Amino acid sequence: MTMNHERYRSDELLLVVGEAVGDRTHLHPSRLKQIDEHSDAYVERAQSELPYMAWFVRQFSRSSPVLRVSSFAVYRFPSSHSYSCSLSYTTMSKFNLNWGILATGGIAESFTRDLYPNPECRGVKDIQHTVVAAASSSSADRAKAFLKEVRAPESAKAYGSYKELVADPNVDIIYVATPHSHHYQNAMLCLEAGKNVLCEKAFTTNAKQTELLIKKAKEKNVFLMEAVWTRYFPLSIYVRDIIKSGKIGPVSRTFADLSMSMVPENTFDDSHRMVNPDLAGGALLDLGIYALTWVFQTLYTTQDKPQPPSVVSTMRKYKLGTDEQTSMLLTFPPTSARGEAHGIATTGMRTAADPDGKGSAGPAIRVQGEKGEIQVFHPAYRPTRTKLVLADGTVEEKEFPQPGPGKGSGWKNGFGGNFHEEGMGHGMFWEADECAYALKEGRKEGQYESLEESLVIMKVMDEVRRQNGMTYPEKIETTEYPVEL
Ligand SMILES: NC(=O)C1=CN([C@@H]2O[C@H](COP(=O)(O)OP(=O)(O)OC[C@H]3O[C@@H](n4cnc5c(N)ncnc54)[C@H](OP(=O)(O)O)[C@@H]3O)[C@@H](O)[C@H]2O)C=CC1
Ligand SMILES: O=C1OC[C@@H](O)[C@H](O)[C@H]1O
Repeated sequence: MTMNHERYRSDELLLVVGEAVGDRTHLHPSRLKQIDEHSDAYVERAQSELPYMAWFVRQFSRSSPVLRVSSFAVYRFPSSHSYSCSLSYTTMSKFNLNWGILATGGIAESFTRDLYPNPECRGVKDIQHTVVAAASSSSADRAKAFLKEVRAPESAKAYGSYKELVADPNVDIIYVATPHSHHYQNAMLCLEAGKNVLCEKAFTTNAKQTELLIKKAKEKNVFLMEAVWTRYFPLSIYVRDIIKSGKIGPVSRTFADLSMSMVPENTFDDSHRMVNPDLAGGALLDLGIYALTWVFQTLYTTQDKPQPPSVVSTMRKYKLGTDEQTSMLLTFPPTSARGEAHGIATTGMRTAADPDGKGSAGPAIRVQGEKGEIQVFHPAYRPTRTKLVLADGTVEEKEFPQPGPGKGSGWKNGFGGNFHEEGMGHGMFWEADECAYALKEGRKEGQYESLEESLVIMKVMDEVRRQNGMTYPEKIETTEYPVEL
């Protein structure tokens, strides 16, 4: 906390006071009172209006959040046509989270770029992110080039091994952005070193590995979260709130699809992480997890006492034995808020949820209740549009553009070389903010997807693979640690 004393004297102040008025007329200069008949100064003391004063101070000083205003006075000097303001207030210093980035691939770049804009551009005033280090498994030079590319501070350290990164005492939390096959070994390395961890989806190759990561995080008393970024979007919060409000009635079915027509043999060589069994490739773990995310966050997360679902599934395999298309039917037991519910989660690399890229094929996600439905449009991992359709005729469309520093900022982000328009965020900062808030508040897991829920989803994916005979090599499914991959 910081104690501030400020004194302003200018014509500008009048403007600010005028702007600050709105419905808060107590601040209007016309209500300034003369404090001393013999003096030329008029004053409004406003200790009794402290919340408004705090608001005013924020507008005027653009400081970090104001905890308390202890005194505030506006003086008017008619003879000199000037105003002055004196105030004392206490601000909360921003909570800073020091990030270490483990791996330098596509998503590591998108995520780290998203740490760059000031969180205030998305209305987040009390936390900030700093990139203090990155590590590449190949070389320190690669890590250095990466840090430059993502506009990390000059002081950020570049390491040529993950072991060096986890030993850096400056790093508060590590973002693990390697292929699925490596998550267990890499996240365990971080946890063993006592680091907090945000680990990319899918958490691990199987539920047993996830279970052991959770156990280790508890043992070390550190934070652990699966980086299912979509969960932390304002859009997802809105959809979950619609469900909880009862607006669409008790929900009994969710359809969710994340399919992207990539024609794998034309797009990926056999070593690519999307198809390669050695890197735990396939549609299910990479894309299907988003379809499952929508099924779960609408039928499971929203319930007071959710029960794990049962699942039946079918899978079409790619020539390398990984899945290129998977369809899952989940049955969720009744809860206090609704009866049995069904989730239909589909994923694939040869069909598209949004073939023309304009949404003409309709929503990718439909959450259906007795009174109507809430729809979410493709892509399931980064949706920006919803539509509420009720039986009473209500149709409400909403847009959720990802905020950022805006046009003219010279900053861009995106994924896989596809950049959004200048100044628009990718949206990975929401999960980063969640990590900061969790650590600030002493929480050890994310609030919109508990570790227990991540584990249930991993168990569903295990079962789907079991039903369809899809296995990965033992060296990446093992729970042994450490294993050199
Ligand atoms: N949230 C999202 O929107 C997205 C999430 N993801 C997830 O992020 C993870 C990584 O995906 P993505 O960034 O696309 O993958 P990339 O292949 O682009 O990057 C993976 C990085 O991991 C490191 N790595 C370490 N060992 C290996 C290895 N044996 N083979 C390949 N790479 C290795 C490399 O960095 P280095 O050697 O420099 O350390 C490499 O650049 C996956 O879990 C994926 O599901 C992916 C895309 C989008
Ligand atoms: O998480 C993801 O979202 C975007 C996809 O293109 C990518 O393959 C996947 O990993």
